[in-house]
Amino acid sequence: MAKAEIGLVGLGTMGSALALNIADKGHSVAVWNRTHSHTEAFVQEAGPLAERIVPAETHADLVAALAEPRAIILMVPAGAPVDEQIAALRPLLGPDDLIIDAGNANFRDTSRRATDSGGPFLGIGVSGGEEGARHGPSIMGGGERAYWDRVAHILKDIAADYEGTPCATWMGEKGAGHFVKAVHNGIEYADMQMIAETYGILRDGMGMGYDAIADVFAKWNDGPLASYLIEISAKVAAATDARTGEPLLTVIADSAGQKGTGRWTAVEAQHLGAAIPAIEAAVAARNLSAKADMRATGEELFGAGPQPMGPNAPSLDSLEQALMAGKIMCYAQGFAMINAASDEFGWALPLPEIARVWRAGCIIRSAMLNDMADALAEDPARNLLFAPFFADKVRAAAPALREVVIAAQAAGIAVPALASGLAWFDTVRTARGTADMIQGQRDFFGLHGFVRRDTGESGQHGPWAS
Ligand SMILES: NC(=O)C1=CN([C@@H]2O[C@H](COP(=O)(O)OP(=O)(O)OC[C@H]3O[C@@H](n4cnc5c(N)ncnc54)[C@H](OP(=O)(O)O)[C@@H]3O)[C@@H](O)[C@H]2O)C=CC1
Ligand SMILES: O=C(CO)[C@H](O)[C@H](O)COP(=O)(O)O
Repeated sequence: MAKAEIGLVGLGTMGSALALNIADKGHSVAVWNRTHSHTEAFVQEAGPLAERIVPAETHADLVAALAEPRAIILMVPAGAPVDEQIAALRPLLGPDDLIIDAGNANFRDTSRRATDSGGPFLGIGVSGGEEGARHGPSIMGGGERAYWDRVAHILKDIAADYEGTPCATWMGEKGAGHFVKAVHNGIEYADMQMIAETYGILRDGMGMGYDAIADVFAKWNDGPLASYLIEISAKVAAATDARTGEPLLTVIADSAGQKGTGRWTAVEAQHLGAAIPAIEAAVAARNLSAKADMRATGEELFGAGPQPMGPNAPSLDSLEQALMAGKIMCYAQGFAMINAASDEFGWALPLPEIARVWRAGCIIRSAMLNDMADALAEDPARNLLFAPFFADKVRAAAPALREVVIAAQAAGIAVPALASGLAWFDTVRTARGTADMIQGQRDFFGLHGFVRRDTGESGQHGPWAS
């Protein structure tokens, strides 16, 4: 066999699906995995695609199997495994050979590796889970443009297709691709949390059964909420546990896992001074969900939170509208954070292109993204909420969001992401806020000074200053 066009390290869920996708699109790929028996099993199960897959037992075998200049994709867990693979491969590679970290990495690590990993390096965010990786993910590239151009033909071949446009875009230098992927995941967290909160209202507040809840989500997926996450939520609610015959959701422990991308986004938002409260609420909700013992003790001490909503239950239409408003807010906060990072890091991140690259293949793909791309193309710096199309939508849906949040809170049903979305909305439409009190307090205890509203003078003090 001729030398392979590209290499891939890490044949787990994502790496094996990506390798099959690459081979399926007619490209030859050499693969290496830490546990070699997994490589052997992978090739055996690849069927006819195996003719374009070269298994490698050692790093040296992998490098020898590749055409020069080489390009090797890493699909291993973030952090030390990525550095270890770079350290193992670099001495075997030539100065032009490219390493591409396609896992979820902290963009600060990617920026560091772009300069100190000993050779050409790209960090690309890949979204779409196993199915996306196998048949067409959304790809957010970062690093030197020339390195991206070297592999873009393969990445565009394997990416999702949105009406003839491949969902694979170069975002900018260094960690730009992984930054955009992290914010994508932050939006994913917030959207998932809002859907879970709505499920809680349907289940605990309105006493609906799982099949009925599945039908509600399935119906919503035919309307403005149409999105991958609503679609799969209907399927999750409808699923049956093979062992007990009960609805699957009754046997899944209510403690959410997380691998770190949502947390990275929340931490980075603090560095940037970007307000992403719905995403932060979703990260906090996952943290609290994992504290099952604490929640059980709390229920014993204070009584169960959720109560039936009775006649105060919102209509299904109100819930749909509330979720739609919330979803717009998740994206609006995420795009605003991307915009802030673009300025801070000098990236010129292409906001309309980011909305376009998310239209297919990725976990947050949604019918709304096309309109978001249009709104961001009109004015990338304007918050999405203020784009006329979305302002009209939120103006119409905000009363439903308020009704739902009030009804949920009255019934003791925690809706932290929906409530934070509403609070964010109320905050950004309040020209005269309450931070005058904070400035007064800061000046009182620390002589920090304040700005006078009437004259614009800064460095002013209250009567406590002598
Ligand atoms: N699952 C998903 O939906 C998505 C995951 N990602 C990202 O893709 C990357 C891979 O995730 P995923 O495929 O789900 O993970 P898996 O756990 O399914 O697979 C992990 C892979 O990495 C290898 N690996 C683990 N630790 C090391 C190490 N220290 N050194 C070398 N190889 C190692 C494993 O090899 P071995 O067989 O020997 O254990 C395996 O091939 C992660 O960065 C993840 O965040 C990105 C988008 C979506
Ligand atoms: O990147 C992804 C989806 O876009 C991965 O599935 C990621 O693992 C999701 O994050 P978490 O594990 O924290 O829920």
